Amino acid sequence: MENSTTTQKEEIEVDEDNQSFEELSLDPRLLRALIKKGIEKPTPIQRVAIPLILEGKDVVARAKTGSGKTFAYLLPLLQKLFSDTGSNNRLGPSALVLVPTRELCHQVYSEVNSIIELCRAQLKVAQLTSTMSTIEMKQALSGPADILVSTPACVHTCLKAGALQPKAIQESLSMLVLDEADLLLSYGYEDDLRSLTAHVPRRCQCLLMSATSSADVEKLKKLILHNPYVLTLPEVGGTNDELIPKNVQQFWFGIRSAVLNAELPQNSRLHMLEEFNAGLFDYLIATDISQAGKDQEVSEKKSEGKKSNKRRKPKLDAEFGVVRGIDFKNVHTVINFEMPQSVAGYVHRIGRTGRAFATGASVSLVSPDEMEAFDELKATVAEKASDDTNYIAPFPLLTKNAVESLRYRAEDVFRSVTSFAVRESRAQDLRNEMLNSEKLKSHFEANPRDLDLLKHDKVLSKKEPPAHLRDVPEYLLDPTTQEASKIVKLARAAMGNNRKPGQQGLKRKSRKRDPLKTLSAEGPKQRKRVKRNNQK
Ligand SMILES: Nc1ncnc2c1ncn2[C@@H]1O[C@H](COP(=O)(O)OP(=O)(O)OP(=O)(O)O)[C@@H](O)[C@H]1O
Repeated sequence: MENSTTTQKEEIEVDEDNQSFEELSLDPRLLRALIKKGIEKPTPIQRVAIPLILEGKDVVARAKTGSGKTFAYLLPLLQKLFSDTGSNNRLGPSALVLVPTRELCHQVYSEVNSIIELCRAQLKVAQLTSTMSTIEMKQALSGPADILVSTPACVHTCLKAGALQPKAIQESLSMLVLDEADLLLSYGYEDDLRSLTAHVPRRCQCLLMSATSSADVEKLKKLILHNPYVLTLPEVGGTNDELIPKNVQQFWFGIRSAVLNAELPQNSRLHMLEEFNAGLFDYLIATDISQAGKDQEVSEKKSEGKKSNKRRKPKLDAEFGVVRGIDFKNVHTVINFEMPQSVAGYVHRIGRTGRAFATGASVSLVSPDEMEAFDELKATVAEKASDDTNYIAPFPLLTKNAVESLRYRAEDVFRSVTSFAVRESRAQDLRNEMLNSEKLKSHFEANPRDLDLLKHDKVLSKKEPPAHLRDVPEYLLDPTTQEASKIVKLARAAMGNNRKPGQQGLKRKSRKRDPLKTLSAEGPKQRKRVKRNNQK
């Protein structure tokens, strides 16, 4: 394989596909750590970037997602710190890695920590997160830390609060990394970055890692780097212009699903439920702990001490907010992704299935730290049982194979559900809600400017679910799961729900609504029609 890499200064050819980490002159401690991590040979971006960074050059590395950019800067960064350590009485960190989100901050921090431990190196790494108090930030920085991983906003907060002195940065900082640089500006960190760069000394080596090139990356490059080497790498198996490498097979298959969010207005939630009951989608993903429930829990916990010798009031169940009084129709299975916080919550949740004479099932995913509460729940349920039936049984279909084949997809999905994505999604839902609200209609008629402002408000980046995650292709399912899914379909047919996908709600389907993207509370006329559909 031959990769050509363009740089601002010269053209570099990477033509040795089987070059080893040893040939990149990495420290033996790092080589041993990589072996322990099962990492055998460098990726193309690592082959080019590591020697340049070791030479002390400023580097802009653009390579696609998953191409190994983190080790491309982390390995040479650590190697340089191995030789620097103890050489002066630093006041601040030697290296600063800036990332756009808290999740990434934690990921990079853990990666650095794990290599340091494997190398048994005397280096201290610290992370700053927005949830820390000034005292905690000072503690994290004390020592001082050799490597600091943070978002630009947290560094700015530290500078403002005096937890980090500009002088300490000027005197100590020898490496600055902007990871996921293509996102840093779009996440609104420009001012934070500017306030930091004013203190970054000219001798500091700066690295900018990015998955795409954009005007933002160019802007950052000009703001921070000095005459850098610009590396632009094609993905393995693809050309520079291809978005997706050839070694990725892509599938899509629509799963009709909707998200029921406890923080949405009541009428939106009810509308969702009507659509679910009318058979517009097969899966409903719901939260049921309302903020009110959480607040109540916190206030109860706070006052627990005072009440210790009184009989505690029965705990108001946090799950009631969404499920009480709401009739879900034709629910075959309730999956407890997280365990409810009380027996009553459990009973109410799984009571969404098996309505009237219908049969149903519930599957609870119990993590080790929920096990104690789960045992109590099992005991309570068994106590109330009228016969010896084992009410909560181990789930026979959850074989190791079935789980393993889905693990990577699940992790992929989990990574994309960042708190930022959730926040944006909620804001988008609420905006749509206002735009479609019957109650606000007259207000908007009287105040067209308000409507105009709302319509032209910042377009939020509510992303489509990635195509490759839309469905589980058959080849990923083990035979037991495939068999089980056939049985579920047969059972549904036997229970009278033999609706074929797309058969029900054809009229509404033509509206091309994607419940994950829009959430409109519609007028009474529309609602009635849904109800009639439902009664058929
Ligand atoms: N040389 C290598 N050999 C095998 N696996 C590697 C190698 N380098 C990195 N990895 C692994 O590849 C995965 C992706 O690496 P990394 O997160 O650094 O990619 P990235 O280019 O930063 O992607 P993104 O732009 O999405 O952040 C990680 O799990 C990492 O441990």
